Amino acid sequence: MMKVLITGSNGLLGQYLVELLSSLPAYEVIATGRGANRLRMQKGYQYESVNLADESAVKRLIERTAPDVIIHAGAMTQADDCERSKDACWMVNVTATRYLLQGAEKAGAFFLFLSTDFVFDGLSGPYKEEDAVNPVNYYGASKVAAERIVKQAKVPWAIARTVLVYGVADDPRRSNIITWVKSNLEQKKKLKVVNDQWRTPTLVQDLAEGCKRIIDKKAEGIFHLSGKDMLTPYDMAMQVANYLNLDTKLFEKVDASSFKQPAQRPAKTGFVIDKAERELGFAPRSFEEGLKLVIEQLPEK
Ligand SMILES: NC(=O)C1=CN([C@@H]2O[C@H](COP(=O)(O)OP(=O)(O)OC[C@H]3O[C@@H](n4cnc5c(N)ncnc54)[C@H](OP(=O)(O)O)[C@@H]3O)[C@@H](O)[C@H]2O)C=CC1
Ligand SMILES: Cc1cn([C@H]2C[C@H](O)[C@@H](COP(=O)(O)OP(=O)(O)O[C@H]3O[C@@H](C)C(=O)[C@@H](O)[C@H]3O)O2)c(=O)[nH]c1=O
Repeated sequence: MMKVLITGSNGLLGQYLVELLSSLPAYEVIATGRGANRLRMQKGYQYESVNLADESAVKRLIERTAPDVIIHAGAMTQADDCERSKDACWMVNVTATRYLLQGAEKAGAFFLFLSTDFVFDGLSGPYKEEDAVNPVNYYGASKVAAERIVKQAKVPWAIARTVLVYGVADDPRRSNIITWVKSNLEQKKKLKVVNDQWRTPTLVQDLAEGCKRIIDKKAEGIFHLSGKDMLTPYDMAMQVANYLNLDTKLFEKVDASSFKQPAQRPAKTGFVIDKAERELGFAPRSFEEGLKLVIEQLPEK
Protein backbone atom coordinates (compact mmCIF):
# COMPACT_ATOMS: atom_id res chain seq x y z
CA MET A 1 0.00 0.00 0.00
CA MET A 2 1.32 3.47 -0.92
CA LYS A 3 1.07 6.04 1.89
CA VAL A 4 0.33 9.45 0.35
CA LEU A 5 0.43 12.79 2.19
CA ILE A 6 -1.65 15.45 0.39
CA THR A 7 -1.30 19.12 1.31
CA GLY A 8 -3.99 21.67 0.47
CA SER A 9 -6.64 18.96 1.01
CA ASN A 10 -9.43 21.51 1.57
CA GLY A 11 -8.65 23.13 -1.78
CA LEU A 12 -10.11 22.39 -5.20
CA LEU A 13 -7.43 19.92 -6.35
CA GLY A 14 -6.75 18.62 -2.83
CA GLN A 15 -10.27 17.37 -2.29
CA TYR A 16 -10.35 15.52 -5.61
CA LEU A 17 -6.98 13.93 -4.84
CA VAL A 18 -8.27 12.81 -1.42
CA GLU A 19 -11.50 11.40 -2.90
CA LEU A 20 -9.74 9.67 -5.79
CA LEU A 21 -6.93 8.02 -3.81
CA SER A 22 -8.86 7.20 -0.62
CA SER A 23 -11.45 5.33 -2.73
CA LEU A 24 -8.75 2.92 -3.98
CA PRO A 25 -7.30 0.10 -1.80
CA ALA A 26 -3.75 0.66 -3.08
CA TYR A 27 -3.41 3.96 -1.20
CA GLU A 28 -3.39 5.11 2.41
CA VAL A 29 -4.21 8.82 2.43
CA ILE A 30 -3.11 11.43 4.95
CA ALA A 31 -4.87 14.69 4.10
CA THR A 32 -3.59 17.93 5.58
CA GLY A 33 -5.12 21.36 5.50
CA ARG A 34 -5.32 24.55 7.44
CA GLY A 35 -7.84 24.41 10.26
CA ALA A 36 -10.82 22.02 10.23
CA ASN A 37 -11.39 19.37 7.57
CA ARG A 38 -13.92 20.99 5.19
CA LEU A 39 -14.44 18.01 2.91
CA ARG A 40 -17.92 16.57 2.56
CA MET A 41 -16.45 13.07 2.64
CA GLN A 42 -14.73 12.66 6.01
CA LYS A 43 -14.14 8.88 6.03
CA GLY A 44 -11.49 6.64 4.46
CA TYR A 45 -8.46 8.79 5.21
CA GLN A 46 -6.59 10.48 8.06
CA TYR A 47 -6.94 14.27 8.36
CA GLU A 48 -4.25 16.38 10.03
CA SER A 49 -4.64 20.09 10.59
CA VAL A 50 -1.26 21.76 10.01
CA ASN A 51 -0.21 25.27 9.05
CA LEU A 52 2.40 24.71 6.34
CA ALA A 53 4.23 27.83 7.52
CA ASP A 54 4.96 26.11 10.86
CA GLU A 55 8.27 24.32 10.25
CA SER A 56 8.25 22.10 13.32
CA ALA A 57 4.60 21.08 12.81
CA VAL A 58 5.29 20.19 9.17
CA LYS A 59 8.38 18.13 10.03
CA ARG A 60 6.66 16.42 12.98
CA LEU A 61 3.74 15.46 10.72
CA ILE A 62 6.03 13.87 8.13
CA GLU A 63 8.11 12.11 10.80
CA ARG A 64 4.98 10.72 12.47
CA THR A 65 3.18 9.61 9.29
CA ALA A 66 6.25 8.52 7.26
CA PRO A 67 4.64 8.90 3.82
CA ASP A 68 6.00 7.17 0.69
CA VAL A 69 4.77 10.09 -1.42
CA ILE A 70 4.01 13.77 -0.74
CA ILE A 71 1.71 15.63 -3.16
CA HIS A 72 2.15 19.30 -2.34
CA ALA A 73 -0.99 21.06 -3.63
CA GLY A 74 -1.27 23.58 -0.80
CA ALA A 75 -0.45 27.16 -1.78
CA MET A 76 -1.53 30.77 -1.70
CA THR A 77 -3.23 30.73 -5.10
CA GLN A 78 -4.97 34.09 -5.48
CA ALA A 79 -2.55 35.98 -7.72
CA ASP A 80 -3.82 39.39 -6.55
CA ASP A 81 -3.45 38.46 -2.86
CA CYS A 82 0.11 37.30 -3.59
CA GLU A 83 0.88 40.68 -5.18
CA ARG A 84 -0.52 42.52 -2.17
CA SER A 85 0.94 40.24 0.53
CA LYS A 86 4.32 39.18 -0.83
CA ASP A 87 5.73 37.93 2.49
CA ALA A 88 2.74 35.65 3.11
CA CYS A 89 2.92 34.42 -0.49
CA TRP A 90 6.64 33.64 -0.20
CA MET A 91 6.17 31.95 3.18
CA VAL A 92 3.47 29.56 1.92
CA ASN A 93 4.58 29.00 -1.66
CA VAL A 94 8.35 28.87 -1.16
CA THR A 95 9.45 28.48 2.47
CA ALA A 96 6.75 25.91 3.29
CA THR A 97 7.77 23.95 0.19
CA ARG A 98 11.33 23.85 1.56
CA TYR A 99 10.07 22.55 4.94
CA LEU A 100 8.07 19.81 3.22
CA LEU A 101 10.99 18.87 1.01
CA GLN A 102 13.36 18.61 3.98
CA GLY A 103 10.80 16.35 5.63
CA ALA A 104 10.48 14.31 2.43
CA GLU A 105 14.26 13.86 2.24
CA LYS A 106 14.32 12.58 5.83
CA ALA A 107 11.45 10.18 5.09
CA GLY A 108 12.77 9.18 1.66
CA ALA A 109 9.43 10.20 0.11
CA PHE A 110 8.76 10.88 -3.59
CA PHE A 111 7.83 14.58 -3.92
CA LEU A 112 5.21 15.88 -6.38
CA PHE A 113 4.92 19.67 -6.53
CA LEU A 114 1.98 21.50 -8.11
CA SER A 115 2.94 24.51 -10.24
CA THR A 116 1.37 26.80 -12.78
CA ASP A 117 1.36 28.33 -16.27
CA PHE A 118 2.02 31.63 -14.48
CA VAL A 119 5.72 30.72 -14.43
CA PHE A 120 5.67 31.84 -18.09
CA ASP A 121 5.39 35.40 -19.44
CA GLY A 122 2.52 34.62 -21.81
CA LEU A 123 4.29 36.06 -24.86
CA SER A 124 4.59 32.79 -26.73
CA GLY A 125 2.12 30.19 -25.50
CA PRO A 126 1.30 27.35 -25.65
CA TYR A 127 4.35 26.19 -23.65
CA LYS A 128 6.34 22.98 -23.44
CA GLU A 129 8.04 21.76 -20.23
CA GLU A 130 11.49 22.83 -21.45
CA ASP A 131 10.50 26.40 -22.32
CA ALA A 132 12.16 29.23 -20.37
CA VAL A 133 10.21 30.55 -17.40
CA ASN A 134 9.72 34.29 -16.97
CA PRO A 135 6.93 35.14 -14.49
CA VAL A 136 5.03 38.45 -14.75
CA ASN A 137 3.57 38.43 -11.23
CA TYR A 138 4.63 37.57 -7.71
CA TYR A 139 2.59 34.39 -7.53
CA GLY A 140 4.38 33.12 -10.63
CA ALA A 141 7.75 34.20 -9.23
CA SER A 142 7.05 32.32 -5.99
CA LYS A 143 6.29 29.17 -7.96
CA VAL A 144 9.51 29.55 -10.00
CA ALA A 145 11.46 29.84 -6.74
CA ALA A 146 9.71 26.76 -5.31
CA GLU A 147 10.35 24.78 -8.50
CA ARG A 148 14.07 25.63 -8.20
CA ILE A 149 14.12 24.21 -4.65
CA VAL A 150 12.28 21.06 -5.77
CA LYS A 151 14.74 20.50 -8.64
CA GLN A 152 17.61 20.32 -6.12
CA ALA A 153 15.83 17.74 -3.98
CA LYS A 154 17.74 14.68 -2.73
CA VAL A 155 14.64 12.53 -3.29
CA PRO A 156 12.94 11.66 -6.59
CA TRP A 157 10.70 14.55 -7.57
CA ALA A 158 8.14 15.66 -10.15
CA ILE A 159 6.58 19.03 -10.94
CA ALA A 160 3.05 19.04 -12.36
CA ARG A 161 2.18 22.39 -13.91
CA THR A 162 -1.45 23.13 -14.73
CA VAL A 163 -3.70 25.92 -16.06
CA LEU A 164 -6.99 27.54 -15.03
CA VAL A 165 -8.45 24.60 -13.08
CA TYR A 166 -12.23 24.31 -12.98
CA GLY A 167 -14.66 22.06 -11.13
CA VAL A 168 -17.09 21.84 -8.24
CA ALA A 169 -15.55 22.39 -4.80
CA ASP A 170 -17.12 21.28 -1.49
CA ASP A 171 -16.38 24.51 0.29
CA PRO A 172 -14.83 26.81 -2.28
CA ARG A 173 -12.66 29.67 -1.07
CA ARG A 174 -12.44 30.77 -4.70
CA SER A 175 -14.79 30.45 -7.63
CA ASN A 176 -13.70 29.21 -11.04
CA ILE A 177 -14.70 30.19 -14.53
CA ILE A 178 -17.75 27.90 -14.83
CA THR A 179 -19.27 28.49 -11.39
CA TRP A 180 -18.49 32.20 -11.62
CA VAL A 181 -20.21 32.67 -14.99
CA LYS A 182 -23.19 30.46 -14.08
CA SER A 183 -23.94 32.16 -10.75
CA ASN A 184 -23.62 35.71 -12.15
CA LEU A 185 -25.77 35.10 -15.24
CA GLU A 186 -28.44 33.33 -13.19
CA GLN A 187 -28.59 36.47 -11.04
CA LYS A 188 -28.87 38.53 -14.26
CA LYS A 189 -25.61 40.33 -13.42
CA LYS A 190 -23.54 41.91 -16.20
CA LEU A 191 -20.08 40.39 -16.65
CA LYS A 192 -16.95 41.90 -18.16
CA VAL A 193 -15.23 38.97 -19.83
CA VAL A 194 -11.67 39.01 -21.05
CA ASN A 195 -11.07 38.30 -24.71
CA ASP A 196 -7.30 38.65 -24.98
CA GLN A 197 -6.01 36.04 -22.58
CA TRP A 198 -5.47 32.52 -23.84
CA ARG A 199 -5.57 29.42 -21.60
CA THR A 200 -5.95 25.65 -21.82
CA PRO A 201 -8.46 25.21 -18.96
CA THR A 202 -8.14 22.04 -16.90
CA LEU A 203 -10.90 19.91 -15.37
CA VAL A 204 -9.93 19.16 -11.77
CA GLN A 205 -10.75 15.45 -12.14
CA ASP A 206 -8.32 15.20 -15.07
CA LEU A 207 -5.63 16.98 -13.07
CA ALA A 208 -6.10 14.61 -10.13
CA GLU A 209 -5.85 11.62 -12.50
CA GLY A 210 -2.66 13.06 -14.00
CA CYS A 211 -1.13 13.43 -10.52
CA LYS A 212 -2.09 9.82 -9.73
CA ARG A 213 -0.33 8.60 -12.88
CA ILE A 214 2.84 10.48 -11.89
CA ILE A 215 2.99 8.92 -8.41
CA ASP A 216 2.03 5.46 -9.71
CA LYS A 217 4.95 5.53 -12.13
CA LYS A 218 7.21 7.60 -9.86
CA ALA A 219 7.67 9.60 -13.07
CA GLU A 220 10.39 12.21 -12.52
CA GLY A 221 10.75 15.69 -14.00
CA ILE A 222 8.31 18.37 -15.18
CA PHE A 223 4.91 17.50 -16.69
CA HIS A 224 2.37 19.86 -18.21
CA LEU A 225 -1.09 18.61 -17.19
CA SER A 226 -3.89 20.71 -18.68
CA GLY A 227 -6.77 20.54 -21.11
CA LYS A 228 -6.01 20.64 -24.83
CA ASP A 229 -8.46 23.34 -25.94
CA MET A 230 -6.87 26.80 -26.29
CA LEU A 231 -9.64 29.23 -25.30
CA THR A 232 -10.11 32.80 -24.07
CA PRO A 233 -12.22 33.37 -20.96
CA TYR A 234 -14.79 34.89 -23.33
CA ASP A 235 -14.92 31.63 -25.34
CA MET A 236 -15.31 29.66 -22.09
CA ALA A 237 -18.02 31.99 -20.79
CA MET A 238 -19.96 31.77 -24.07
CA GLN A 239 -19.83 27.95 -23.96
CA VAL A 240 -21.15 27.98 -20.37
CA ALA A 241 -23.95 30.43 -21.19
CA ASN A 242 -25.01 28.66 -24.39
CA TYR A 243 -25.01 25.25 -22.71
CA LEU A 244 -27.22 26.60 -19.91
CA ASN A 245 -29.36 28.81 -22.19
CA LEU A 246 -28.40 31.87 -20.19
CA ASP A 247 -28.41 35.42 -21.56
CA THR A 248 -25.13 36.14 -23.37
CA LYS A 249 -26.18 39.79 -23.78
CA LEU A 250 -25.07 40.21 -20.15
CA PHE A 251 -21.47 39.73 -21.31
CA GLU A 252 -19.29 42.70 -22.07
CA LYS A 253 -16.26 41.62 -24.12
CA VAL A 254 -13.22 43.46 -22.70
CA ASP A 255 -9.46 43.24 -22.96
CA ALA A 256 -7.32 42.50 -19.90
CA SER A 257 -6.12 46.13 -19.76
CA SER A 258 -9.60 47.16 -18.61
CA PHE A 259 -8.99 45.18 -15.39
CA LYS A 260 -7.18 47.06 -12.67
CA GLN A 261 -5.94 43.89 -10.97
CA PRO A 262 -2.84 44.17 -8.72
CA ALA A 263 -1.26 41.15 -10.42
CA GLN A 264 -0.51 41.23 -14.12
CA ARG A 265 -1.68 38.09 -15.95
CA PRO A 266 0.38 36.48 -18.72
CA ALA A 267 -1.53 37.00 -21.99
CA LYS A 268 -1.17 33.75 -23.87
CA THR A 269 -0.21 30.68 -21.87
CA GLY A 270 -1.72 27.25 -22.40
CA PHE A 271 0.31 24.05 -22.50
CA VAL A 272 1.54 21.53 -25.04
CA ILE A 273 0.77 18.24 -23.25
CA ASP A 274 2.49 15.78 -25.63
CA LYS A 275 4.98 14.64 -22.96
CA ALA A 276 2.20 13.83 -20.42
CA GLU A 277 0.20 12.04 -23.13
CA ARG A 278 3.24 10.02 -24.20
CA GLU A 279 4.80 9.19 -20.83
CA LEU A 280 1.73 9.07 -18.56
CA GLY A 281 -1.08 8.21 -20.94
CA PHE A 282 -2.68 11.49 -19.76
CA ALA A 283 -5.94 12.04 -21.70
CA PRO A 284 -7.89 15.12 -20.57
CA ARG A 285 -11.51 15.77 -21.49
CA SER A 286 -12.43 18.57 -23.88
CA PHE A 287 -13.71 21.79 -22.31
CA GLU A 288 -17.18 20.93 -23.62
CA GLU A 289 -17.10 17.49 -21.92
CA GLY A 290 -15.67 19.00 -18.74
CA LEU A 291 -18.30 21.72 -18.70
CA LYS A 292 -21.10 19.14 -18.97
CA LEU A 293 -19.62 17.07 -16.14
CA VAL A 294 -19.28 20.11 -13.84
CA ILE A 295 -22.83 21.27 -14.50
CA GLU A 296 -24.13 17.76 -13.73
CA GLN A 297 -22.21 17.83 -10.42
CA LEU A 298 -23.54 21.22 -9.30
CA PRO A 299 -26.21 20.95 -6.58
CA GLU A 300 -29.71 21.65 -7.87
CA LYS A 301 -30.83 25.20 -7.05
N1 LIG B 1 -6.67 26.68 -9.49
C1 LIG B 1 -5.94 26.92 -10.58
O1 LIG B 1 -6.43 27.48 -11.58
C2 LIG B 1 -4.51 26.52 -10.63
C3 LIG B 1 -3.85 25.98 -9.52
N2 LIG B 1 -2.51 25.65 -9.61
C4 LIG B 1 -1.80 25.11 -8.44
O2 LIG B 1 -2.42 23.87 -8.06
C5 LIG B 1 -2.43 23.73 -6.65
C6 LIG B 1 -3.84 23.50 -6.16
O3 LIG B 1 -4.61 24.60 -6.58
P1 LIG B 1 -6.13 24.76 -6.05
O4 LIG B 1 -6.59 23.48 -5.44
O5 LIG B 1 -6.91 25.39 -7.13
O6 LIG B 1 -5.91 25.85 -4.89
P2 LIG B 1 -6.88 26.23 -3.69
O7 LIG B 1 -6.64 27.67 -3.43
O8 LIG B 1 -8.25 25.72 -3.97
O9 LIG B 1 -6.27 25.34 -2.50
C7 LIG B 1 -5.05 25.68 -1.91
C8 LIG B 1 -5.10 25.12 -0.51
O10 LIG B 1 -3.89 25.43 0.17
C9 LIG B 1 -4.24 25.72 1.50
N3 LIG B 1 -3.27 26.56 2.18
C10 LIG B 1 -2.92 27.84 1.89
N4 LIG B 1 -2.05 28.29 2.81
C11 LIG B 1 -1.86 27.29 3.71
C12 LIG B 1 -1.10 27.15 4.90
N5 LIG B 1 -0.33 28.13 5.36
N6 LIG B 1 -1.17 25.98 5.58
C13 LIG B 1 -1.95 24.97 5.13
N7 LIG B 1 -2.69 25.03 4.01
C14 LIG B 1 -2.64 26.19 3.32
C15 LIG B 1 -5.57 26.47 1.41
O11 LIG B 1 -6.20 26.40 2.67
P3 LIG B 1 -7.62 27.13 2.93
O12 LIG B 1 -8.62 26.26 2.23
O13 LIG B 1 -7.75 27.10 4.41
O14 LIG B 1 -7.50 28.50 2.32
C16 LIG B 1 -6.26 25.70 0.30
O15 LIG B 1 -7.08 24.67 0.80
C17 LIG B 1 -1.78 25.01 -6.09
O16 LIG B 1 -0.41 24.74 -5.79
C18 LIG B 1 -1.89 26.00 -7.24
O17 LIG B 1 -0.83 26.95 -7.21
C19 LIG B 1 -1.78 25.85 -10.76
C20 LIG B 1 -2.41 26.39 -11.88
C21 LIG B 1 -3.81 26.71 -11.89
C1 LIG C 1 -12.58 38.10 -12.37
C2 LIG C 1 -12.66 37.95 -13.86
C3 LIG C 1 -11.87 37.03 -14.50
N1 LIG C 1 -11.96 36.90 -15.85
C4 LIG C 1 -11.12 35.93 -16.55
C5 LIG C 1 -9.64 36.30 -16.50
C6 LIG C 1 -8.91 34.99 -16.22
O1 LIG C 1 -8.33 34.48 -17.40
C7 LIG C 1 -10.00 34.02 -15.76
C8 LIG C 1 -9.77 33.64 -14.31
O2 LIG C 1 -9.59 34.86 -13.63
P1 LIG C 1 -9.14 34.83 -12.11
O3 LIG C 1 -8.58 36.16 -11.78
O4 LIG C 1 -10.19 34.24 -11.28
O5 LIG C 1 -8.02 33.75 -12.09
P2 LIG C 1 -6.50 33.91 -12.34
O6 LIG C 1 -5.81 34.42 -11.11
O7 LIG C 1 -6.20 34.57 -13.60
O8 LIG C 1 -6.22 32.34 -12.49
C9 LIG C 1 -5.03 31.80 -12.12
O9 LIG C 1 -5.13 31.11 -10.88
C10 LIG C 1 -3.85 30.66 -10.47
C11 LIG C 1 -4.02 29.75 -9.26
C12 LIG C 1 -3.09 29.94 -11.54
O10 LIG C 1 -2.18 29.19 -11.24
C13 LIG C 1 -3.33 30.30 -12.99
O11 LIG C 1 -3.16 29.13 -13.81
C14 LIG C 1 -4.70 30.84 -13.22
O12 LIG C 1 -5.65 29.79 -13.19
O13 LIG C 1 -11.26 34.68 -15.88
C15 LIG C 1 -12.83 37.65 -16.62
O14 LIG C 1 -12.88 37.51 -17.84
N2 LIG C 1 -13.63 38.56 -15.99
C16 LIG C 1 -13.58 38.74 -14.64
O15 LIG C 1 -14.34 39.58 -14.10
